[in-house]
Amino acid sequence: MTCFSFLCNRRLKSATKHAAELDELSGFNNVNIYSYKELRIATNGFSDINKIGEGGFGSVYKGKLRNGKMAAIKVLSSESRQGVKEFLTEIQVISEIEHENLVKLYGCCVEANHRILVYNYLENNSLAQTLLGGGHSSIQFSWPTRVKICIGVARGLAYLHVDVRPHCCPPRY
Ligand SMILES: Nc1ncnc2c1ncn2[C@@H]1O[C@H](COP(=O)(O)OP(=O)(O)OP(=O)(O)O)[C@@H](O)[C@H]1O
Repeated sequence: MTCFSFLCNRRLKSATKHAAELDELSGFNNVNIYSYKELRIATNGFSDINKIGEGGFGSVYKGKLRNGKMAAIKVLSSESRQGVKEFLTEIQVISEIEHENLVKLYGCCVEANHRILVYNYLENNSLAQTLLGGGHSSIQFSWPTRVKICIGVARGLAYLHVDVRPHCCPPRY
């Protein structure tokens, strides 16, 4: 009986926490909320065939969303120590980013202990790999194209530094 009520309490607490997270997310503009099921279907069960990379955040999968769009689906690894609060803050900041040189965040999934970010899918793998060579890419950039890419990257960085402010800090005037 005690064990049963303990389990019920835990479920209730986790459901309440989840509802609070979804509540917070619903206040963010431009953020789609995906169910774990949709992302599992999109990536064929997060199959290795669809894995396109591995970053500091965790594994990245290519997937086709229900609306037909291709997406890069980043699954926060269980070893990552990023908490829900940090995850939500990150989403809030990234979701407001709108720049031609920066990848667009479509939305996220916060379900049970799953933390997943869904981005616009960019063709041709990692730009760094293509720029540096190393046999993974068949693309050869000319020097004028490389210069254009560098300027685009610099524009994206400048935008992040100048125009994007974390909400936690008061504006600097
Ligand atoms: N939007 C995307 N479209 C296509 N491929 C992507 C996308 N985002 C990530 N990838 C692939 O997944 C790999 C890992 O990406 P991720 O952003 O997780 O880590 P990173 O870019 O290596 O940097 P960090 O570890 O600092 O986050 C990239 O190198 C790229 O090959």
